Amino acid sequence: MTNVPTKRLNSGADMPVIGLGVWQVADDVAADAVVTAIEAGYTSIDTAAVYRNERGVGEGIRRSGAEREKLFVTTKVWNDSQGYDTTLQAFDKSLGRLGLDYVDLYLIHWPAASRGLYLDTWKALEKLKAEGRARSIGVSNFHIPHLKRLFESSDVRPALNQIELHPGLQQAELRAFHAANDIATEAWSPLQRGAVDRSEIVAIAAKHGRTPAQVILRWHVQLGNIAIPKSVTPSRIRENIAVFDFELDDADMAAIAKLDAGVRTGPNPDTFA
Ligand SMILES: NC(=O)C1=CN([C@@H]2O[C@H](COP(=O)(O)OP(=O)(O)OC[C@H]3O[C@@H](n4cnc5c(N)ncnc54)[C@H](OP(=O)(O)O)[C@@H]3O)[C@@H](O)[C@H]2O)C=CC1
Ligand SMILES: O=C1CO[C@H](CO)[C@@H](O)[C@@H]1O
Repeated sequence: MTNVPTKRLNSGADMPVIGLGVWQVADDVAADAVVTAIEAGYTSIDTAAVYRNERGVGEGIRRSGAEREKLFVTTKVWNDSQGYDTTLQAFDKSLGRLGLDYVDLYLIHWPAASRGLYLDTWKALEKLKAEGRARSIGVSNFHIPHLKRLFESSDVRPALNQIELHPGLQQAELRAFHAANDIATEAWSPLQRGAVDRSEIVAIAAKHGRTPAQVILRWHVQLGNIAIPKSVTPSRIRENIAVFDFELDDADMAAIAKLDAGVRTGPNPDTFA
């Protein structure tokens, strides 16, 4: 069983640097994947109201027999629930589906700036944090101007920003802004949705006797990112956290840096509503 190192968030919480993502996974499959992951050593699970599998995640947590305090559960408020009261209601529903009495991290899923509600939504997250029902609060898919507006309206900084980040979209400017403002960077689609077979990555993997996915996840870890690879395949779930017993050298890191193409696989946060 692998022990996953943690990163200290500005909330004081320690978050595992690798967790399990479960987007596009149905309830029953999510429950099995969560059990497999926890048995392998994962303690962090990333879901969202819009994934429609919070029930399955909760079921997997209970079936695993893991102590609640040892786990780190993240969920997110979806765009159509943004607003102060509606976010509080959405949070209660998420907790109910998960069957938990708190989450470790609650995120605003997208700024959805055209709705004009993310500052009100943040106020609701602040209340949930003050009540201890969301131990840490953060955002997802925020760009620098969205973060700056948040800073102007609130003293509570997001613990992290969960953004699309992989070798094809390395987000140097946003990562530097996070680092300067004590906000952790969390990578979604850390494996570029399974596109792990670039020849450059394959060559580095062969050099270390590892898989391409392990090389990419190790790259995230060495950059200081938190990553949430999704897999429903038990062998891959195990493979994706077995990345703490080898190291990429400077030449490997430089070769991966060259793969940055600035290309998104998902929507643009400036326009997605
Ligand atoms: N905040 C946001 O807006 C977003 C958040 N997310 C979060 O990030 C998580 C991860 O992102 P996601 O888009 O799912 O993509 P990932 O980059 O995690 O890639 C997942 C794909 O890679 C495959 N895969 C997993 N491990 C391996 C491996 N070791 N070798 C080869 N292939 C592998 C999976 O297949 P298989 O399952 O069949 O093994 C799946 O097809 C999501 O599940 C979700 O929790 C994702 C998108 C947006
Ligand atoms: O996390 C995510 C995955 O599912 C959503 C709906 O398709 C995405 O937009 C979102 O960012």
